[in-house]
Amino acid sequence: MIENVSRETQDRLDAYQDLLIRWNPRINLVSPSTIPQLRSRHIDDCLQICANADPDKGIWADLGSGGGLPGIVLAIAFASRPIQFVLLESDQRKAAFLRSVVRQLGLSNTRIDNIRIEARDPLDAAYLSARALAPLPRLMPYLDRHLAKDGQAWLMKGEKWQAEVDEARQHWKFELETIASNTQAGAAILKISEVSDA
Ligand SMILES: C[S@@+](CC[C@H](N)C(=O)[O-])C[C@H]1O[C@@H](n2cnc3c(N)ncnc32)[C@H](O)[C@@H]1O
Repeated sequence: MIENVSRETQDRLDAYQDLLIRWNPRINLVSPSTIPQLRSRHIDDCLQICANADPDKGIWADLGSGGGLPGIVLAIAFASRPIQFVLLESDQRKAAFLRSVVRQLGLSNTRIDNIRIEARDPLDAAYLSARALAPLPRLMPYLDRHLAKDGQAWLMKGEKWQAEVDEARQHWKFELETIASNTQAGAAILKISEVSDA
């Protein structure tokens, strides 16, 4: 977790949480059964990336952002850094929610692109993230398309991550570091770089 978050960061995380709760019955941004544990299950889960990543400049692309996890959480946590967040989300209603969050929280570092990941011009992103989007073998072409040559991807994976890595390695070469999740037993954050065809 990031420690000693500023008052502004804490206020924005609280405001984001309130907006998720308000919009969720209409759009199903997160599973309704997880709403009582929104902070620990979703927001603290995403904040784990902040304890490990140290972004300095460039674009941070969040793929399949849905309700903004982890894209909005990272944009709040790294608001004082010169990073531009680009959140790709194909669902119109979710993109409308994300735009409303950006506006209401005053996140001038964040842009919402309502487009499919495959259709977006390559972003050449220095950093990339995805959570609950697809198994790693299906994410690899997205990394190939949008991650800069020297970029880092931060992928939040469930307990089957090792099998996904083994399968992805049949077609792709990449450097991998794993960080065990503090919020979900067996889950991990995969830090992937130097992606190329196997
Ligand atoms: C299961 S949700 C996960 C959302 C969020 N990352 C989270 O952890 O709660 C996957 C999201 O990705 C979006 N999505 C799926 N395929 C996509 C694609 N090819 N391009 C853009 N968005 C996509 C869906 O609309 C959905 O909002």
